[in-house]
Amino acid sequence: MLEVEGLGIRFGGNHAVQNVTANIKPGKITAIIGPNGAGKSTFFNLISGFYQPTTGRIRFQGQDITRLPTHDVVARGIARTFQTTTIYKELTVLENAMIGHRVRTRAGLWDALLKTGREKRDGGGSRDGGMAALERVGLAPQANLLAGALTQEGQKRVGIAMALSSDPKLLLLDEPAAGMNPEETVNLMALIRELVVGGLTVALVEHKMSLVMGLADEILVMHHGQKIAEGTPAQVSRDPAVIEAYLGSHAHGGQMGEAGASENAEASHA
Ligand SMILES: Nc1ncnc2c1ncn2[C@@H]1O[C@H](COP(=O)(O)OP(=O)(O)OP(=O)(O)O)[C@@H](O)[C@H]1O
Repeated sequence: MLEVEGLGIRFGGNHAVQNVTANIKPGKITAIIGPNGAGKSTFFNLISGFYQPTTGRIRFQGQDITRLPTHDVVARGIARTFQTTTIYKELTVLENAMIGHRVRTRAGLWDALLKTGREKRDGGGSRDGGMAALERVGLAPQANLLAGALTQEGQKRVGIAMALSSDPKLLLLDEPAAGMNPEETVNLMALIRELVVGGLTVALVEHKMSLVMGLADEILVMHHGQKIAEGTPAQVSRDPAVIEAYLGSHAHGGQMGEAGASENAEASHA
């Protein structure tokens, strides 16, 4: 579904992402893991058009999207959430979801300001699209509450609904379980699985190994900006280069080698 080839970006002398070649397969959950500073978020920023790569190419469903601006990437079917919750707490849950939908509609900022006919037509569409997204994340009953009044888990779901309301084919989740307790993490995993069963492809960056090992079909491991391994959870957790990267980076290294022991372990932020 998504192919990156020789992808790289440099900030001054720092190769944040370097020569990464990888595939994200349709209908699967791909986790991108690696120690702090490995380049995972930068990789997401490249795929989603937030950063322009210094080298390499990105193809989505066979089409080159390497230099497309973010709104064009979203329009092609890639949406993302962010590491920190970026919802509008003073707006309702539905209004938040509608913001995501607008990216797909033709009514831009000027139309919205001038209240043109197209804006009036698209307004209804945004509402329907927003509600459909809320249904998918189980928040339809809370549509008219202020987003800030929801629990941490609820606010995460709002963030996911915002991304879903642009009706993406590929959803990128940046540390979806950050700040969540174990019960909320399990709920989130169930939601992600449901979305994939419904036809979505998911790629996520996550430090919580319980989530990664329990959810991912494929794992891509980054270290110092480079891809050092890829495969199933069982394959990467046995990979010597991966174990070495984690051992070298964490006081409590070794979780990668012990799938059972990793249940509630955080592979990072140790
Ligand atoms: N906009 C930027 N300008 C300069 N350097 C950056 C920028 N974004 C990221 N970097 C650098 O790129 C490297 C990779 O950072 P990145 O945030 O992608 O890592 P990460 O794997 O997501 O880390 P973490 O797990 O801590 O979130 C780091 O050295 C970081 O300082």
